[in-house]
Amino acid sequence: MSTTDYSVRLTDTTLRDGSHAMSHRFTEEHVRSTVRALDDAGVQVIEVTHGDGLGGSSFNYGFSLTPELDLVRAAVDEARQAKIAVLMLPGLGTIHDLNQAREAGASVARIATHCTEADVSIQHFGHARNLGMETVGFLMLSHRATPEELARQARIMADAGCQCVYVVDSAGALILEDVSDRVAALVAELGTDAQVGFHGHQNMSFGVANSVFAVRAGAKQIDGTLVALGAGAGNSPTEVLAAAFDRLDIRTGTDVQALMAAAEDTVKPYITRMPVMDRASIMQGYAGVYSSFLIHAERAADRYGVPAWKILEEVGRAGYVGGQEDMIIDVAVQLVAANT
Ligand SMILES: CC[C@H](O)CC(=O)C(=O)O
Ligand SMILES: [Mn+2]
Repeated sequence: MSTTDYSVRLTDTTLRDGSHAMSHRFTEEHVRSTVRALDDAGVQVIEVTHGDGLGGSSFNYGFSLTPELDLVRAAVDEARQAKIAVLMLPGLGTIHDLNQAREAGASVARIATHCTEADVSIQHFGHARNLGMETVGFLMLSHRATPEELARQARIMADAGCQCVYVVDSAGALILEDVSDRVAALVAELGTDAQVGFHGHQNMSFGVANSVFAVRAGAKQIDGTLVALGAGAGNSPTEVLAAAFDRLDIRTGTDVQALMAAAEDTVKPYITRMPVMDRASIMQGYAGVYSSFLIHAERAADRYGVPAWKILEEVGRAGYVGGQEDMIIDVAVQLVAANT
């Protein structure tokens, strides 16, 4: 028995972050079987959206096989107790998209911004609350801001109506105290005004350990995906989070065995590309590159004949952020020019 009493809510984002790894090819049946398994296992929040959020289905980010609102409707139809969440990046998705997601039955709005640009989310939080939705804020690429700066950004979100602000390790670049320092700064700033959450990636294999550090620093909501299906080397695996948390007396209210079965029997069979820690994805963590850039870098690597890890190393050096996917091509072209 631990001396501190911890309990956290797990949010599973297999059907959103996993969309990157699936090249946005989820079918309604994938969604139904995954929601059923997660819901039966007691996961309370399940995120379903294009990998880049509402409105992400596009030439730039990759078209969805199935319209995302159909996937949201299927998820809502299957869930007996879980809330269905949608992600949106202001500018990519619009208030209109949020309205439609709400009509489709989504009840949690997760609004994501670059970690120093929380102000672009203000009207979206207000709107989501007016729609009666629970709200979560995503401070992406959190390694790019100090704990103090991140706390200031979290305050902007909380004042706008956000009920839980996440430290989002989009690049899988944070290591242990990097996470707990940031989470603790947000907890100190927000007090009882909003909860704090953590979303990890596995690029340097710290997703689960970082989540434990987050919980011990006061995080109340933790993200994961089954089989780690997600951008880059994938996310903190939900089934491992549940098992490790159970061993550490961190209560999640989930059935560990059922989550292991969901990963093995429901999700693994449909994965078209297993998340791996290879040279390219490790480089993403090491150089601090947005995990969803991996697929774009691999495509540029094929097209221009330069290694993906090298492109990503340069992207990290240049400091590009989400929305600058087109610069990946530019970097590849420059690498080719430098080698000829
Ligand atoms: C495009 C949104 C992004 O994938 C959100 C996220 O999961 C992250 O930043 O890690
Ligand atoms: Mn992610």
